[in-house]
Amino acid sequence: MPDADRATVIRAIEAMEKHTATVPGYRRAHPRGVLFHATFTPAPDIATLTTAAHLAGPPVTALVRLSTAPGNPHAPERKPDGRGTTLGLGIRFDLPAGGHATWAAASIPAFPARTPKEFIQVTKLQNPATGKPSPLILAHVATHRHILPGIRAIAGMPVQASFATTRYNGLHAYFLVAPDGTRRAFRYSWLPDAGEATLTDEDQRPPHYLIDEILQRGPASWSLVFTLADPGDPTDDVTAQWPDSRETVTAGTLRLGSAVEDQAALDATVFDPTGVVPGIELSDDPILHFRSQVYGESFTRRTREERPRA
Ligand code: HEM
Repeated sequence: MPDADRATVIRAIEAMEKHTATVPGYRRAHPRGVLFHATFTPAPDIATLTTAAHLAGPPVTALVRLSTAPGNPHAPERKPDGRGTTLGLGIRFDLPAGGHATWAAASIPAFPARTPKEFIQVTKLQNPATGKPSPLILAHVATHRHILPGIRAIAGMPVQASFATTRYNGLHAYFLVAPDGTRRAFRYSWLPDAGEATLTDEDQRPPHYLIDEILQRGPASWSLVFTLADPGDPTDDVTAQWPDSRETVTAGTLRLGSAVEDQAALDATVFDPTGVVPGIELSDDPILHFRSQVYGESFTRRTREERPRA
């Protein structure tokens, strides 16, 4: 999969900066977040599907960053229209022999762009003042029907009760590589062991409650679930959902530990969704590869900038 050219990466970052109310010194998406120590315990049988060192052996430690997606880190967690915001779970697994594997998943079931060009188009249709798409999105969707599930998911996002009762989806296809070399396409999700829970209009919360809630909550855990593709299921299109009937396997359990003491350390970490290791391979999804490039540019910019004084 060839990388997108640098001009396209810059156009995407600049569209995010201009249209999603980003703030210097912060991530260009998911800028508000909290970092935890965590442990991932693989399910015993998963070693038959993949040789990945963090999935196929004993438990490993990890860092988990829970985040809210709006470009402005000060945006309220319940939007003015009463809807919720997209939440994220970034993870950096510690590999037994040293080094890391990274992934980042979000609370949406579908993404609203199939290519970098479509991502830039959709981003430019956002109104930074309201955080909502402009009415022109309707015309755009009419000619790009495949992005409708992603647009609907983001616009209709329920208000989550807690990071710990939210499901996060990796969305892209990857391949599991088994000990005998067999490859099988899959997508992953983090399913909350506490079940999913959302708030109603009557449930009052301050503008920012999610980080305080998870810090005070005590144990939180998710099951890592792989959805296995059938032959012919698209693996290069993040907007295309696979039928609900596809086989699923539980790959393990992620348990949050204590919050990381020096939260500033999280600024040095990039949860690159292409950070896989042997035993997992990347698909040809152009958005997956583009994310890696854009995250790198976001990192370069945010670590050079001063944050405005509060
Ligand atoms: C073209 C598509 C996308 C672009 C351009 C994009 C862009 C970005 C950028 C610039 C960041 C900040 C990176 C940093 O400064 O470290 C970010 C963070 C994040 N994105 Fe995306 N993103 C895209 C698609 C997605 C998708 C499909 C998902 C979910 C499957 C996702 C989930 C996340 C999460 C969870 C974070 C926060 C990671 C962390 O905690 O550091 N993004 N995104």
